[in-house]
Amino acid sequence: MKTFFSEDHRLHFPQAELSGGQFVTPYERPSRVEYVLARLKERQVGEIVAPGVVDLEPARKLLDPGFLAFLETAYDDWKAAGQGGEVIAAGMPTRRQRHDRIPRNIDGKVEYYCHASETAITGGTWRAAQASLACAQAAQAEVAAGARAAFALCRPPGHHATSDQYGGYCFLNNAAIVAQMMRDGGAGRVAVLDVDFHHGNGTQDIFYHRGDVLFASIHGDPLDSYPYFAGYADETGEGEGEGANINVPFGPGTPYGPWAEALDGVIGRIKDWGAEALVVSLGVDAYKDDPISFFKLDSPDFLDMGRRIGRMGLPTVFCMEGGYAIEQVGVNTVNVLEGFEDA
Ligand SMILES: NCCCNCCCCCC(O)(O)C(F)(F)F
Ligand SMILES: [Zn+2]
Repeated sequence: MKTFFSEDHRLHFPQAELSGGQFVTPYERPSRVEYVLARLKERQVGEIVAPGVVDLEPARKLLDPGFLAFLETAYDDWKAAGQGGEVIAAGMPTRRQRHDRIPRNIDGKVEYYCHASETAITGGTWRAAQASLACAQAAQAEVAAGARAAFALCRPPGHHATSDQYGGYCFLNNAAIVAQMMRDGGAGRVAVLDVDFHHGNGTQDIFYHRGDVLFASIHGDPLDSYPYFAGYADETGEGEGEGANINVPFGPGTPYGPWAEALDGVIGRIKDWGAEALVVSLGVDAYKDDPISFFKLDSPDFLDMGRRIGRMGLPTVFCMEGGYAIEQVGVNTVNVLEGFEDA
């Protein structure tokens, strides 16, 4: 299986993340992908290839163009306004304030386009986000050209980014854009399977009213975990999308047994629905020692997870999402890929 990876991920490494009322070294840090790269090479999973130039056209079609324009100039506008540090939203609109007017002031614009203040924009974030998307697009092209699967070692991740908001370490929703490109490439029905510990609220939001892309996620119960305000089982889609959104939340301490049972259930639903292609939002923060998550999967479980996904027999693009037990991120991520190839 080929991996698509760009060194430009290094351009995104904020000085700090707001966590627990303190500024800490961001959990979503460059060393994460270094461990994945090392493990890919150690296990000889396949070629590791730099992507081509990003194609923003599919992003402009799927996402809000104003949001993309914001991301492109946010840092420069922020600094031009005399702001001392990196771009961080100090607040967001209240429940009943109007969202139909976008502030002219960059501080206000940031509050409009951000949904989580732990995520900073730096001078290199826009380039890194584009490079991350380019990896996902290259993986999609590889599968469109006939490969059974491809791995996009995306950094920054994407599944919390909606069509017009960033947050949760995400800026461009790589998995969602790949799903759309699979649709544009002729796949009639595409499924996005999100195995990251955190609910992919962004991907859900983008496809919630659509019946041609199914979103399925197994994740920490939003009552107890980020993103807190999406991911409940009763969110099943709306309109054309009714029935094409599947959420399976679990509480703290959930081990692989029930998690795997949920995966089998979701896989059955995806097959009955008639998916012709698959995008996997591959986060490995369901791992027992992840510092910001609360499931109890162990490293061998990720091999089994990969096998079950591989048995679906669908052309598959894996997009890297989260995973913060840094020393194990490589083993756990590559275990999924190796399990998939074993199937
Ligand atoms: N004190 C720590 C609070 C952390 N709150 C934000 C969690 C973001 C999770 C991001 C992710 O792992 O879902 C992604 F895949 F997008 F990277
Ligand atoms: Zn996560």
